[in-house]
Amino acid sequence: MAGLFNSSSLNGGMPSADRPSRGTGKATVAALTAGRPKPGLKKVWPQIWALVKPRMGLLGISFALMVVNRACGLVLPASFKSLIDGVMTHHDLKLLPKIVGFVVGATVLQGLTSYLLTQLLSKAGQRLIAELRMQVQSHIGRLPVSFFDENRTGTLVARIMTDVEGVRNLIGTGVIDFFGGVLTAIFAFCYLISLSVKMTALTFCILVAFALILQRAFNTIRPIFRERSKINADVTGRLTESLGGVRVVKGYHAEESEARVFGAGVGRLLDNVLSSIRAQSFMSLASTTVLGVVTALIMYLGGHEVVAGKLTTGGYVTYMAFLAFMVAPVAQLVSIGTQLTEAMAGLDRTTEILGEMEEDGGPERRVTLDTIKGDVVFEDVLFEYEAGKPVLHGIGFESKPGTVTALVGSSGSGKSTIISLVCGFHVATGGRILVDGVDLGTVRLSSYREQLGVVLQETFLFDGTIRENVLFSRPNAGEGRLIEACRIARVDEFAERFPEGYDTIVGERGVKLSGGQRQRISIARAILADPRILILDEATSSLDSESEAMIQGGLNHLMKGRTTFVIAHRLSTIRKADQILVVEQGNIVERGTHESLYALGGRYFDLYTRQHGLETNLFLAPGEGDKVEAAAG
Ligand SMILES: Nc1ncnc2c1ncn2[C@@H]1O[C@H](COP(=O)(O)OP(=O)(O)OP(=O)(O)O)[C@@H](O)[C@H]1O
Repeated sequence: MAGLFNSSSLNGGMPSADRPSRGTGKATVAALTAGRPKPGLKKVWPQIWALVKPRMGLLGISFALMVVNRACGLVLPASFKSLIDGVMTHHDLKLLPKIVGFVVGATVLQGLTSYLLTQLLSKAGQRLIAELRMQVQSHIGRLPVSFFDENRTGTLVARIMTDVEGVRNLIGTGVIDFFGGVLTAIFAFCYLISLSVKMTALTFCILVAFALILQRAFNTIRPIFRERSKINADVTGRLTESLGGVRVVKGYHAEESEARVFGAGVGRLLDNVLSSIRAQSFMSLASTTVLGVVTALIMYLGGHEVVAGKLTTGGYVTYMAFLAFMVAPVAQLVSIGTQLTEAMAGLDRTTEILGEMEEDGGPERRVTLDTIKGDVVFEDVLFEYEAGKPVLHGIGFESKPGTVTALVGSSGSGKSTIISLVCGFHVATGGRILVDGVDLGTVRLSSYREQLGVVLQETFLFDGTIRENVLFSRPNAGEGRLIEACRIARVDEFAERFPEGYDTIVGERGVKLSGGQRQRISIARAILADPRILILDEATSSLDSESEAMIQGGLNHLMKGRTTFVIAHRLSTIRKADQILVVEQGNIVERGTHESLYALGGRYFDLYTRQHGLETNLFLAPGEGDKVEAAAG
């Protein structure tokens, strides 16, 4: 079933390293992010505003706290003048307690406001990250299968977990620090002007020149940051796949080539980081130099002014202290600017994903299905994954409620694609698919999928208990129904032998189950779901006859009374099927029951006789038979 469940939607995000990646003409996240115009403030402003608006109160309070905080921070340097000129030069000791009182009061207030700011903003920033992560994850979960066909699991994980992190700087301390820095610089500038117009004007000119250099440096560094997140997602994506597909990697002894691919990715990441470090260290060199030059100049000019009696010693010391307050924020803008750049780039990608249309998002999907009977009709259905490359050419059939439709045919003939259309994973390019007479293209898929059950040959188990894995399809089902489903699917036989029973942990962290046992869990899951339409992908691998018999029993019970579509490999299933559709190159070339098709002596007869001598119970399409032949030989 190459094309049907190669998405993360039903296999729970399982990476599949051996899966061929095929284009569907849909946008990938990489394509979404690559080559797009850089996310300027104007572009992401609506998203920023959407985040900021509900938090205006919080930001207002934080802003007020920040003003108090910065003003308090200036009390200490401002006190130098009175301390030196008043107390030390004119020996006015009455001033001293006042000065000390002010300084202590201001420092305590500064500490308190700093504490409150961090508490308020850092927590709000983290809450925002959590909210956004949940929003992006649930949105991605509702995107169509074609999106998952085109986007690697690891890349999407990076989108959900990493990209949203940057926004902390928008709501968190980043923005407030930015305004705080600007405000302090303004405070300091006004005070410095009052002390010496000449020296301040000179400093100001140097700082403006420095700001222009910084701006250029930012222009260099911004694309590096954007690129980094893309490389990161690529490397994580490939790593997730190669770890998930470790059996394939080892099976083909591809450890070294995987290591090379990873090494190349890490190398790109390193190059990127090194270039940003180069730019950052240049900026830090530039800011230190500017600070040094300005200080030296002021020292020189200030010294002359003091000697000429135009400036007191206290005024001079205060000037030097305030100077740092004016220069430091400009240098600080370097790191804040970087943070904000990252935040905007992340927000831009997050917004892009949130802008992808959900499966049920289209206005045409307005019909909510009640419980269906399960009558499925294909009317001249055409389908193409990529424009201009048709895969199905006018498929027509009806599956009546409660019947079994078996699809057989060569590999790549289109069986999985037909099933994928039954599931509503893709939309027919032409013709109609009717469920109980309603065009599936108009149905809200959530109401339809509730009535759909799937049992795949590769059973996916979550890392959790047997109970949780069975209840996955109906989390609220009672214990009685759970036990009943497990009994029918013969899960009880092995589950009850574990000391923890149904609470035994299976999956990566827990007990490793056999293929047959996993399939029995998946059958129990489907029995519990009680679907009206059942999709079955029969295992081609031969299970031992005991497991085979157990699984067959469960499947027979499961199929009873449901419209079943099966990509059939077992003769027992095919013989029982109400109709067999023989699919070749996107067309139904024969249809009927086993007896009628066998008697016809056509394609079905060929497929049947070709493998009859090879296996007694497996009905294999050409290509698959070779495997058995080789193994048998
Ligand atoms: N996501 C996809 N994007 C592009 N082409 C696809 C996609 N999935 C399947 N195809 C193509 O559509 C055709 C039918 O594939 P499909 O998976 O339906 O065949 P199948 O009969 O189920 O094969 P198999 O028995 O090997 O699983 C093939 O040519 C395949 O390459």
